Amino acid sequence: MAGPGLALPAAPRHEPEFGHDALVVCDNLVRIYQTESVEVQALQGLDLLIHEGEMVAIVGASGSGKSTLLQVLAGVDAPTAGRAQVAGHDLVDMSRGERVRFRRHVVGFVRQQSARNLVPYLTASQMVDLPMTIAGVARQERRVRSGALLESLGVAHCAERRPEQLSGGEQQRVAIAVALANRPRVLLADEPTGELDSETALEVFAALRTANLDLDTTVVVVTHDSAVSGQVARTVAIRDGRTSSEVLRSADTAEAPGVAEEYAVMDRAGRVQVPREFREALELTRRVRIALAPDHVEIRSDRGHEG
Ligand SMILES: Nc1ncnc2c1ncn2[C@@H]1O[C@H](COP(=O)(O)OP(=O)(O)OP(=O)(O)O)[C@@H](O)[C@H]1O
Repeated sequence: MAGPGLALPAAPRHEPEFGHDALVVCDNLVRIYQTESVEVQALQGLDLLIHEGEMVAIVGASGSGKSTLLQVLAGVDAPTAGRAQVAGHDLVDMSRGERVRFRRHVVGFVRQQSARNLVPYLTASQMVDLPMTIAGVARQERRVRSGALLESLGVAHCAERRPEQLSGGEQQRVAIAVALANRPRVLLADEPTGELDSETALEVFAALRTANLDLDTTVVVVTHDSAVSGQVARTVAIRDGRTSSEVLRSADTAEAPGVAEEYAVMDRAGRVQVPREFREALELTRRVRIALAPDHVEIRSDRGHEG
């Protein structure tokens, strides 16, 4: 398959394990839901690596598997097959006790419906205090941490208010503070701006950014909101339970706005999904010719050799 005269580099003898330097590793992840009559493959061999310090948006059509992925990474749901790791914790082989510790210390989770993130009869500062109390953090430290968190997320004025006394955006920012109380390595947010108007959504997004940049938390946010996905450096699209494409954005500079570039994702077996419009434009069907050029790979139609 190589073009003439091109020498292929020798494969390294000992390749490091896939994702050895990543904070979040999904390797051929599969999650099958079995209901009475049907089997739903929510994740169908998903590969994804996220490195420490990243802020990543996950997008995709309804039913593509985004929430399932987040539930697996949160340690709420167990994968059917494949490998899932967060900060070195193996989510496939985890005892009940380890799962409880993992959910308490390693990940923070924010849901779409703010009411489900909060306790109706507690004030914001009591809610932020609660996970720390359960984790055995000393009272003085709890007080300092809770005050600092509410302050940095812009909701210090809400400290003594209960959820019903907060706006939707304030509720979600308090929910982010609660999720960050035990200083998790990863903050997972599932459509955190889904119920908010666009202006309030931006405030919540700013709080996620604060968690990422100022509080050194890696952030993974599932969103339908293009205002959110349009502002992160990396957006991963999921289609049919697999990662299908990524958009990487360079940061804005004083001279020029950042540039967004879309990439197809190649899995570990070398499979790439060729976009449908490319396939249709060149009538690429079941069999294609593939050749190595000096700096790219060519895919050509096999017209004339159908069979
Ligand atoms: N507990 C469950 N039992 C059975 N099927 C499920 C369950 N949870 C999810 N599914 C199915 O798995 C697939 C993926 O669902 P998932 O909620 O992960 O998608 P999603 O991309 O988050 O969708 P949305 O954007 O609508 O929230 C869907 O077909 C869904 O119906």
